[in-house]
Amino acid sequence: MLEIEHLEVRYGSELAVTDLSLTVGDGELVTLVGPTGCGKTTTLQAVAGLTRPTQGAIRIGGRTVSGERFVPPERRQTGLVFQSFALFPHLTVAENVGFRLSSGESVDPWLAWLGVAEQRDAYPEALSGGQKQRVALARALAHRPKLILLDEPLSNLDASLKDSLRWEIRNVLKEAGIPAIWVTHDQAEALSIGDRLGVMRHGALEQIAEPDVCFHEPVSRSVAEFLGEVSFLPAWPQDGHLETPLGRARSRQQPGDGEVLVRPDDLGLADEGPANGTVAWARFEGGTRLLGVGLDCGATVQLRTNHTRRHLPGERVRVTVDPGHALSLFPGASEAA
Ligand SMILES: Nc1ncnc2c1ncn2[C@@H]1O[C@H](COP(=O)(O)OP(=O)(O)OP(=O)(O)O)[C@@H](O)[C@H]1O
Repeated sequence: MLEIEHLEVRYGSELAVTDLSLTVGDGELVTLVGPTGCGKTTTLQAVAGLTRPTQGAIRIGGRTVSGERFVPPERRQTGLVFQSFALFPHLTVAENVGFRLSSGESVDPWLAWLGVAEQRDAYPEALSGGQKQRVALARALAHRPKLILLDEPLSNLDASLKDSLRWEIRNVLKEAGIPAIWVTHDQAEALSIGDRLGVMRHGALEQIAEPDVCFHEPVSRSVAEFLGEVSFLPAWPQDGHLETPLGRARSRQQPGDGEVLVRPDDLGLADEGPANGTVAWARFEGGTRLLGVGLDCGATVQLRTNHTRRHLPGERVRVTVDPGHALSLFPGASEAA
């Protein structure tokens, strides 16, 4: 288990992380996302012992490693997997994984587990990016760490490899039962593989919750916007319900004046009834199309249709709201509005 309490890290006068508290349970995988410069890497480095916090305490497996005392990185029993593969170029795969392992301990089970047994005697330069990250993870796991920290481990890989490798790595971490923090820029990655997702902003953890809670019940507009395409619809209370220009909606909060968050999959197009908007743009995505529609009320929304429906800019359409769940209401109007 990892426990971070009121972590603060300053670089000179710059506050990189502020009052961050987070517990990662045994076997839990927490993904951390946020805009560039929000403090994700600094948080990992503080946990790894590569950066000295200015305030707060960190405990790994119940042992204080930062706070009342400072334990150096090599004595924290923490495995690190970073974006730059960081393998020793002059050592083979087996030697990389076995580096500083107690003598006599075989690396072969780790190589087999990560699917790089055939590359055992190869040097890193002969490996693909995906193989390098498998070796890096095998090396981290071989030291039987109490915690694994992954900083953008897939960002140097191409899209199709990323998709499969993220699941492989997740499965290995889950099987090993080791708690992990995985920093990523990729919202889809963070939403899909994390048991919980933390969204950082300006050095602070703005929200930490199960991914679908962060997605459907974001605590702020910035969390909502960071986790995918969003539109905001004007909303107001009427007869105890919440009304929008697209009709009545259910909201998580008491009906009031403000805007409801709608994502493309909360909206649809009706074949019947009067038009209430004009298609502004259409983007083909493969199996789906994303449309931007300027509603007659002045708001612009994005919605997704099946690729078989083709709508051209300028076309009049009828947008409906049918999320199948209560919507999040934010008081006041957005800055954009
Ligand atoms: N060694 C350093 N010295 C001074 N300032 C630093 C140092 N490392 C990071 N910073 C600053 O601290 C803040 C947080 O940086 P950090 O790298 O943790 O952000 P990040 O969320 O990981 O960003 P990215 O997504 O771009 O990797 C930034 O404003 C950055 O400029």
